[in-house]
Amino acid sequence: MLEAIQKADTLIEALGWIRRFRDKITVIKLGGSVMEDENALRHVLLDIVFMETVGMRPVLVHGGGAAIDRAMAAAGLTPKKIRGRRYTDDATLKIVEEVLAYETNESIAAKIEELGGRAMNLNFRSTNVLFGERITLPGEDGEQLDLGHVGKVTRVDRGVIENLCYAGQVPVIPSMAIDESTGGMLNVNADTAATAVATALGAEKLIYMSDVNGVRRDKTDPKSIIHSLTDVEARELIRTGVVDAGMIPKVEACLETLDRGVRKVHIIDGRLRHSLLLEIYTTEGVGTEIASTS
Ligand SMILES: Nc1ncnc2c1ncn2[C@@H]1O[C@H](COP(=O)(O)OP(=O)(O)O)[C@@H](O)[C@H]1O
Ligand SMILES: CC(=O)N[C@@H](CCC(=O)OP(=O)(O)O)C(=O)O
Repeated sequence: MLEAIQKADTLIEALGWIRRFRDKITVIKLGGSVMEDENALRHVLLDIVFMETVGMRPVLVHGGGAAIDRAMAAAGLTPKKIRGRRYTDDATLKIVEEVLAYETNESIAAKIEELGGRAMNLNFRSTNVLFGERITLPGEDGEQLDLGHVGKVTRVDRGVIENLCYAGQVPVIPSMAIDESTGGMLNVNADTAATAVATALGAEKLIYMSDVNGVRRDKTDPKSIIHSLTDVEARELIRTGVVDAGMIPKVEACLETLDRGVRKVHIIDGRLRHSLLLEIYTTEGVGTEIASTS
C-alpha cells in the first residue's frame, strides 16, 4: 500500500512540470552512439512517448554516425572526419542517404509506433523539411577546407513540423538537407541540424542525447563531468582541446543555440534510464547544462 501511495506521490510531483511544458516544443537530438544500444534506445523512445501522451510536443532530430561508419566499412570505404565532420564524397553521400534518411529514420518512427506512440518520419521519400547550403571549414592557415557534400541548415519548413506536433504525432527528422541552390542532397552534422530546428520552432528546450554523461575535463573519465558551463568556458574548452572529436560540433551547436536566444541547452547520457524525463521533470537535472552569460 505504501509503495502504491509513493507512486501516486511521484505522479503528483510531476504535475507541475507536466503543466509547465504542456503544448511546449522540446527538440531532442538523438546521437548515433545511443542508437547502437537497442535497450537504451527503447527507453529513450518510451520517455518520448510519455512526453507526447501528457501533451508536451517532442520533436526528434537524429544522427547515425556509428551506423554510417559501419556501412562505409562494409562497402570498403574509410571514413574521414575533419573536426568531427565527415568528409562526404559521392559514394559516401549515397550511404548516408540510405542509412540516415531511410533505414535509421524509418526504424525510429516504427519503434515509436510499436511503443504505442504516433510518429511521422520526415525524409526525402516522404516530406523533406530541412533546406541548406554547402559549408567549408576554416583551416589552420586560414585556408578553407572542403568537406564535399556537407552542409548546414538555412531553412526549416516549420509549418509541417508544427502541424504534426499539434496533431499529436512525433516528427522524426534525419540530419540531411536539400541544397537550396542545386537541389542536391547535403549531409548535415546532426547536432547543428537540431540547433536549426530548435531555433526555427522557438523550442522551449533543446536536449542532446549522447553516449557520454556530459562534457568532461578528461574525456575518458566519467567522474570528471562538468555539470554546469557558461558559454565563455565552453569556448575555452574547445580552444584548449579538452573538447575533442564528436563533442566539438555538439558544443559548437550548443553555443549557436544560446546565441540565438535559447537560454539553456543540455547534453545528457541516453544510456542512463529515463535521463530525458529526469532532465525535464526534476530540478537538479542530469548531464551538462550550458547557459548563456549575456
Ligand atoms: N571533453 C569531452 N567530454 C566528453 N566527451 C568527449 C570529450 N571530448 C571528446 N569527446 C567524445 O565525444 C563523443 C560524443 O560525440 P559523438 O560520438 O559525435 O556522439 P553522438 O553520436 O551522440 O553525437 C564521446 O563519445 C567522446 O568520445
Ligand atoms: C557532416 C557530418 O558529419 N554528418 C554526420 C551526420 C550524422 C551525425 O551527426 O550522427 P551523430 O549524431 O551520431 O554524430 C555524419 O555523417 O556522421
